[in-house]
Amino acid sequence: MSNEAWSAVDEYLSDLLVPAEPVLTDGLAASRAAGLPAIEVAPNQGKLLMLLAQIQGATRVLELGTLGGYSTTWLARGVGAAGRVVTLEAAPEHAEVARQNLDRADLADRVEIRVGAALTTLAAMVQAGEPPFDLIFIDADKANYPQYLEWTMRLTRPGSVIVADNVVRQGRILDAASDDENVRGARDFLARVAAEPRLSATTLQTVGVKGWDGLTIARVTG
Ligand SMILES: C[S@@+](CC[C@H](N)C(=O)[O-])C[C@H]1O[C@@H](n2cnc3c(N)ncnc32)[C@H](O)[C@@H]1O
Repeated sequence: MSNEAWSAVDEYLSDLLVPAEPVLTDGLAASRAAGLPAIEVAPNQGKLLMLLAQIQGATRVLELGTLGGYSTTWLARGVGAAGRVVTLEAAPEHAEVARQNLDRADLADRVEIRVGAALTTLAAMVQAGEPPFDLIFIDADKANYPQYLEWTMRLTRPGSVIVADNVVRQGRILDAASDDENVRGARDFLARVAAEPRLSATTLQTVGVKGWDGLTIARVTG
């Protein structure tokens, strides 16, 4: 099946099950107007994040990579009014747009944006004894995914769920000799997930409006 056909089905399913909402489309428009790249998760993936948070009964969610707060919005919906999302973002200008978008969605009180390089913030969180998170979504720079796995594991408990986006790289993860740091990051991340005895994981390929990629979902077992 061609990519166009996959995308058409993706759009059909999104229109059916995740119909456009002004609060979300306005947020995306504000992100574009502010010059942020269009690299958010697709609507059906955003809703998947919300559903995973709800299925997990998550009240504490950690996100790596905020951008304009699109996936953050879905996660904040997922944790409910009493829940909290901590989201890490390196670019202050992205964090500012995200703040405005979360305000527009009336979700700002559930979300804390911590600005800075995620590796530095994660180390500080571990050092400070941050309580474990129920769900962690990794979606920042791909080259650091292996390190993100190591640090976020230290912020989990048995039963926590870790989700990581963009781990298939248009199929380029098959190239063991790749010199692309994003491919190398994804390959190393997947190898570590596979080798980690405290994780039970799978990876689903995603093909649609955002192109060919994949999502790892892992549960901390011990
Ligand atoms: C793919 S975008 C996140 C998309 C967002 N999760 C969504 O779906 O709406 C990646 C974000 O990670 C941020 N980022 C890149 N490197 C980072 C780092 N070292 N630490 C924290 N954030 C980083 C980028 O500035 C960008 O906003």
